[in-house]
Amino acid sequence: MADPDLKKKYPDQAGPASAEAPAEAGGAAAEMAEASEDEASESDNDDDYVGEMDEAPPPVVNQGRRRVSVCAESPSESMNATVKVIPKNETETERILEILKKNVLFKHLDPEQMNTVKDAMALVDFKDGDAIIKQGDDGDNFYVLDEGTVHCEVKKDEEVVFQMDYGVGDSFGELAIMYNAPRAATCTASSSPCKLWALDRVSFKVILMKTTISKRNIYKGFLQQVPILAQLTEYEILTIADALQEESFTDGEVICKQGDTGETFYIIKEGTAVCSQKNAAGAEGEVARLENGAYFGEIALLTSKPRQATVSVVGDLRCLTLDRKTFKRVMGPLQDILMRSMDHYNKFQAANI
Ligand SMILES: Nc1ncnc2c1ncn2[C@@H]1O[C@@H]2COP(=O)(O)O[C@H]2[C@H]1O
Ligand SMILES: Nc1ncnc2c1ncn2[C@@H]1O[C@@H]2COP(=O)(O)O[C@H]2[C@H]1O
Repeated sequence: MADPDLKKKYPDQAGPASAEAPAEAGGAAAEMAEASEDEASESDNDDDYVGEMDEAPPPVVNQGRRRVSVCAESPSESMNATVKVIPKNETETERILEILKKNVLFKHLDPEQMNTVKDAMALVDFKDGDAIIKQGDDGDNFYVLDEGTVHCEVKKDEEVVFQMDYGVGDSFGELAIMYNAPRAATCTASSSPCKLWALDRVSFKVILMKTTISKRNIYKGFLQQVPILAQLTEYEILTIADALQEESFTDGEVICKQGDTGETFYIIKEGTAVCSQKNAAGAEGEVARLENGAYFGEIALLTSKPRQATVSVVGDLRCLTLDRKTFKRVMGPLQDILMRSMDHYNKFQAANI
């Protein structure tokens, strides 16, 4: 729980981040302080946690002690602020809405919120090599990529410790705004043209910050315990948290059926799932029993094969799910491990009949 005295000094978050927090390769986001994470991850839904949003863990940055941004607003100032309205023509409106509907941070907004974001966004144009964000700067805008590509790099002691590329529909620049911290990475246009929709910090805070921070805090602790995700950086874990959906199933329910096409990847949050397979002779038998932290549904998403097993529920089951497109994007770094693990699945053999 946050120290109230520290909250007075740092009104927008729980307290100053510890400069001594361990740094992992993977960037400044990987250095986030752990404060309030456990209680947050125990919360079951966003609403439970929204009241504690301003106690979210702030990041520690590479350049030294975290500082409050010169243009920081308190949460109450942000909530009272008026969101910008930048006029747009029909083509621009259609284009923004199309992109927002596919972006994990925006796609769950209701139509009114979606329109508010659309109104507040401004089109910015860059050329190959232009700096969009510089590590260490204050955060002004959050960006969604409309056309082209962007390269992102985190440096520590002059060395690149993390890099990735963004494509159309991806977004970046949320960390400095959410935590009033310096920019954690440098983002550079890597194509000409490179067109982005920029959402200013106040609009981002008013519309998106609460839900984004609470979702990240709810799922981060759990995801860090999931064995298959162990080697991801903290920032990669957070981007998975952004994209997750939660689904509940009841005893006996069939989640996916052998032979069907599959569009969803599942991580078990709580409960038990049983995988069974039919052999060539049509006999069916159990091949795996999966518990908390286990995953299933990856084969149909990684290969062009249909579901290789039927997965059904024993008791009540809660799963965290990713759709095909998001799975490919956020689980990309784990593709090789997932593929190799597929080779070790048991087969329901003819001898079992
Ligand atoms: N490993 C990473 N660590 C920190 N930021 C990252 C990382 N990878 C991508 N980013 C993005 O790069 C952005 C740089 O500006 P922000 O710190 O505001 O928000 C950051 C994230 O959106
Ligand atoms: N022995 C097994 N053979 C195939 N799939 C299995 C097995 N055990 C568990 N599974 C999971 O069951 C899932 C069914 O859907 P997929 O084929 O997409 O991915 C499969 C695996 O994640």
